[in-house]
Amino acid sequence: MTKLQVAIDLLTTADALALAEKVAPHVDIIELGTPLIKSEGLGVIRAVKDAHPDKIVFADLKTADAGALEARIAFEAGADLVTVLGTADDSTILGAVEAAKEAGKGIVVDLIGVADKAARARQVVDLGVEFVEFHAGLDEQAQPGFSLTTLLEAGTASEVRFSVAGGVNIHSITAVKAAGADVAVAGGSIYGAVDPALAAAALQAELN
Ligand SMILES: O=C(CO)[C@H](O)[C@H](O)COP(=O)(O)O
Repeated sequence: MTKLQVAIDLLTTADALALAEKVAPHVDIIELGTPLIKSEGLGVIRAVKDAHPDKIVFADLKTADAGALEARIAFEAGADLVTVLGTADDSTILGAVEAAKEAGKGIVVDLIGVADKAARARQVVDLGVEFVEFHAGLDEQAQPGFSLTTLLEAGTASEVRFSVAGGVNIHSITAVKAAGADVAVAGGSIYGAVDPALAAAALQAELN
């Protein structure tokens, strides 16, 4: 079954906790977005994990260097999954994987900016990561003519465990499921909705 991950790209711990409270019954994974962690620090990870100990808490660090160190401090703060960039050196990913093994947790590689995503996905899975995120970032989504289709095709072709992020919404979520994604990531379509709980519930219903 495809899991649902909410990406919280808000800027304060209070707003993140309020959103998490509303949507937690409808999601499997709660992601603390990169801008949120940069704005509030690692304390936001602890706050959300303490409030939702039953949920998988995903710290979107997008680590580019010092993989072991950055992963370790996020795990110590309560994260269950931490992201490292697919453009990082293999040694950075391996360091983060080592830290994850020590903590009994996992690393997700974010393929944002990677040209041949399917090939890199297979490489990093061999390095021991939990799964791979086929991701079109917010800036890429804003380009004219952006479509999720290429991302989904690459995910399917990779034949690894993967998530999809790139403006996933109620119109695209069935295609994400059909592509075989293990996780559908939705940020703006949940936190930007008038009723985030309703939006998350509608996405969840499409995945069941
Ligand atoms: O990591 C991110 C941006 O770099 C976002 O969290 C991710 O793209 C999901 O949000 P959205 O559904 O709004 O695209």
